[in-house]
Amino acid sequence: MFPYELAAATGVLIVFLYVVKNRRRGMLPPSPRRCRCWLQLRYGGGGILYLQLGRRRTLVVSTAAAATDLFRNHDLAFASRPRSMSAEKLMNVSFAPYGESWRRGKKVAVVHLLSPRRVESFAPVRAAEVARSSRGPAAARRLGRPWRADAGFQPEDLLPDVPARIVRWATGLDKKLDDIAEAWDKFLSKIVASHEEKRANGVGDEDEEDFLYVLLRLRREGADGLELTDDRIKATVKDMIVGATETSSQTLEWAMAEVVANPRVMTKLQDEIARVVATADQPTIAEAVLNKMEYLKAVFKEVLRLHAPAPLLVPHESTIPAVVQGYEIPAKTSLFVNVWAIGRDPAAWDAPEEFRPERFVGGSGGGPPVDFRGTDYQLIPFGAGRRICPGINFALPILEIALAGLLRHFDWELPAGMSPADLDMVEEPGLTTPRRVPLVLVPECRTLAQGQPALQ
Ligand code: HEM
Repeated sequence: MFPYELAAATGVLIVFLYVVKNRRRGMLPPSPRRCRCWLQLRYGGGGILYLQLGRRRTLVVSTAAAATDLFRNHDLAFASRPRSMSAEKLMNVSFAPYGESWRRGKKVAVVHLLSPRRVESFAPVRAAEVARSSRGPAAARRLGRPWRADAGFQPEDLLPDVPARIVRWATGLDKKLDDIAEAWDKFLSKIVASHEEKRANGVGDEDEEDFLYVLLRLRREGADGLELTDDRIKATVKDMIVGATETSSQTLEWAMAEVVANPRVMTKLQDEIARVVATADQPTIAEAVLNKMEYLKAVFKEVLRLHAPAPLLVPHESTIPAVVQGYEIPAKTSLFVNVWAIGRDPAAWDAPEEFRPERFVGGSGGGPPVDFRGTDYQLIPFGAGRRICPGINFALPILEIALAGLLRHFDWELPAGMSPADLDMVEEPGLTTPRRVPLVLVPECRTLAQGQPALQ
């Protein structure tokens, strides 16, 4: 070939590769040039953005319309989780990739541990805990701040395997994770052993079983192919503890903050509680009456709209290519669903920045009110689709009975000299949303209807 022919062929090849590369790039969603805060990554083309985070292709969905397309049409494609060493060492169902092992683990959680019947059987435990916490004004004075578990990527997860291993080793992260895993293992092994011993002595009948008794019984009965090894049982219990604690405590803390920031809401809630809990001599509220507290339920929807504890859900990952909002998303793309932004999407909500539980009372246009169980995609603090949180029925009665108990027995005020306008309502930046400034409130004991003090 003559040199000029070679040059021409090379030129054509370069132009061809350039066009192909840019055509492919053009099919991906837009990417921001700079990104200061994840939660503010809101509205790209069609409500989706594309980021290259180290080796990870990452999609961020941040409008209700894009979330609807995603969960209605591509739930299966995005039902897996990206690999994360820390998650692998510490978790079971929550961070497992999509597949048989995850399916079995989730079945145990949904069918055996968190079914409505099982949750109902824990009612006496909830009542005792609420009574105990209401009696401790000291504890009520300062709503505590739980430990944090970042449910996302660690920086080294964004690196290829070998450098990631070196970083984990050099920063001591590997050792730290191993130490945490070992501490969990010791703690859980002890509890498993003591449960097995008590069971051997005939303690724990089926109606009073806690999670661990249920799992040990399923193992004895050889429940359908669940393969409940010791490790699996411990990992499942760990999943329940980690899934339930920080999410619930953060939601309760934000609920108290919003109620105190909006005294009108506190009065309305206290009126509802007084109306529904007619017998003032009952120290605790019976769970059966919670269903009559429509405003209380609306308050939690509004709290979770504005302060979902996992504002980007838990990262998902695609296993096959998918076309979302007209963009081609390759397999092995990580997905963050920005529920923080979706809860504030002006196309889905009137006055989205206002705390207004009334928006959930009755349905607009006569339809049922928007719910958060994974079918109304403008409100998905528990996620949606295959990966939806299995703990909704477990979390709600705890939250509702705790808030109702705290407001029934106390009026809550800000420390002297502070007004609601001074309350800092900003989240700490990160992948969970604790308050940037911990909440400090002053409880004032209330007098119930028949004149006796709420708590002796
Ligand atoms: C206010 C309370 C709670 C909130 C807001 C919440 C939220 C979430 C979210 C956002 C996810 C990830 C969904 C996704 O990936 O798309 C999740 C998953 C999960 N949650 Fe919850 N959660 C709460 C309480 C609980 C409780 C009480 C339990 C158990 C007792 C629990 C157990 C789990 C488990 C096991 C998963 C993993 C599901 C899977 O990967 O398939 N959660 N939760």
